[in-house]
Amino acid sequence: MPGITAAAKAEEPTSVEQPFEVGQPTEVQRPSVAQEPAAAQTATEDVLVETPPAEIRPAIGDPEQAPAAEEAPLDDPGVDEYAAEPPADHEEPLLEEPALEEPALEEPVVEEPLLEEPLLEESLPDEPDPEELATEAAQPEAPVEPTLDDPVEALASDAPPKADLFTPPLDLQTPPATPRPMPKRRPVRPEAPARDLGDVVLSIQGLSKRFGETVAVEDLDLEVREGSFYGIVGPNGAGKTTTLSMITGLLRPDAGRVTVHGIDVWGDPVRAKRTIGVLPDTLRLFDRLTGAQLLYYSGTLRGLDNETVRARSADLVKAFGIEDAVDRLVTDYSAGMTKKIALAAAMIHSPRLLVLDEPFESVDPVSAANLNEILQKYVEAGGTVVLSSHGMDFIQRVCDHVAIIVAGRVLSAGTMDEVRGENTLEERFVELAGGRKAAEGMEWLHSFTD
Ligand SMILES: Nc1ncnc2c1ncn2[C@@H]1O[C@H](COP(=O)(O)OP(=O)(O)OP(=O)(O)O)[C@@H](O)[C@H]1O
Repeated sequence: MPGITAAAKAEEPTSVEQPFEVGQPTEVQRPSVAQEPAAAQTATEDVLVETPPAEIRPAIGDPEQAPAAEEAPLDDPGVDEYAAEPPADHEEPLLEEPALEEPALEEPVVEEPLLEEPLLEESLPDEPDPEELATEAAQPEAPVEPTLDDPVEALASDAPPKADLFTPPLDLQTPPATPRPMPKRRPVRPEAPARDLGDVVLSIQGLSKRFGETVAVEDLDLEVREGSFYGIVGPNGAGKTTTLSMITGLLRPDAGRVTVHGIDVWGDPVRAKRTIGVLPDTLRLFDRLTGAQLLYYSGTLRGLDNETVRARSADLVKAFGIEDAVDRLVTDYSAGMTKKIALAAAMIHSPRLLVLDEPFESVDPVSAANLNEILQKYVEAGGTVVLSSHGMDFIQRVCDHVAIIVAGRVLSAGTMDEVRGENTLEERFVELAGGRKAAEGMEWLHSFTD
């Protein structure tokens, strides 16, 4: 994924010019694309703006307490500071979506390894315990949960334990009464259960994108069906982010066609984007808003009414465990918290398709388990998830479909079993991607010159 660029930084809003006033119809000044330096503008395409609602209020928190956005020191550097010229082959993502799809600030790239969710992994026994099976057989079956049409409603109303919905899995909290030896860690776990999939939700045909001499994506085809939990994996620079950006209308392809729910993303981008929730690779958010304000802004821009936004915001904030942070400015959030609020904002309008670029990066293991549970329930309720990740073990565990992209092309795609065959996904990935190198010629690293 591209790192921070000078041109992208220039997109950062210099201020929230019209601070929120509780109860007063208020206008939020969108960061002006016109503030970009000329060099960046050459690579930025048409800007489509959905008219934001006139009245923007904070979604959560005590209205008596003035939103922090208006009191915070506006210490953003000026635009000129970022006006350095980008490389000639550099292209900025399109700024066509409100809020999330037109974010303002690139988050520093965090080089943390992806979370493998070791807790969940370890919680599965290696072999069935005969005693345990006998006990389980004697117990009544758990009631079948109803399937809800609206994925976010499903998250919000998954009774009985609404309060428990995002509680970490039992084995994370409650140790078994009788200590048993730790199960052996297995490299392979059973994949997510096969589901009956619906119609094609996302269709990609002949998608191509070059940046100067660099071919990022080349003649890429992919089909994703409703109810899939679809993982996209590939080595660094394989074209995952470029592909996801083109799917979601953030980056215009050089060639090819993308349809979401039958709507041409580049023919009718506004309508197509309404059905998509996006977590972009670099979290450029309106970070001079508090978390609550950001959610409110995202929800109202998507046409939700006040009451719905507030109710969903409360559910999402609780689900992601950011209650304590919700009245603070997003710019003060940690990387993981920023990812959570961005995910929440991507989900608030209950889209039928979630496209998430490395959603688990920077997220702690318990939060990752919670997020996984949220996504699994969303998919069970009929939503579709397409996500990229470098965590092979994680992808193998949670996704029912996977595509391996190398050098801008799909080398293998299908159900998890079809793609990995007799191997683990990681083995199959290494086989297709290659690139393993013996650590030769690095002896100087062991010389410890100090
Ligand atoms: N805005 C840009 N300008 C110029 N080149 C770009 C730009 N974005 C991506 N590229 C190039 O396109 C290729 C694909 O990049 P992309 O970010 O899609 O890879 P990726 O699979 O997401 O990588 P990673 O796993 O490291 O995040 C890379 O060679 C990258 O350098």
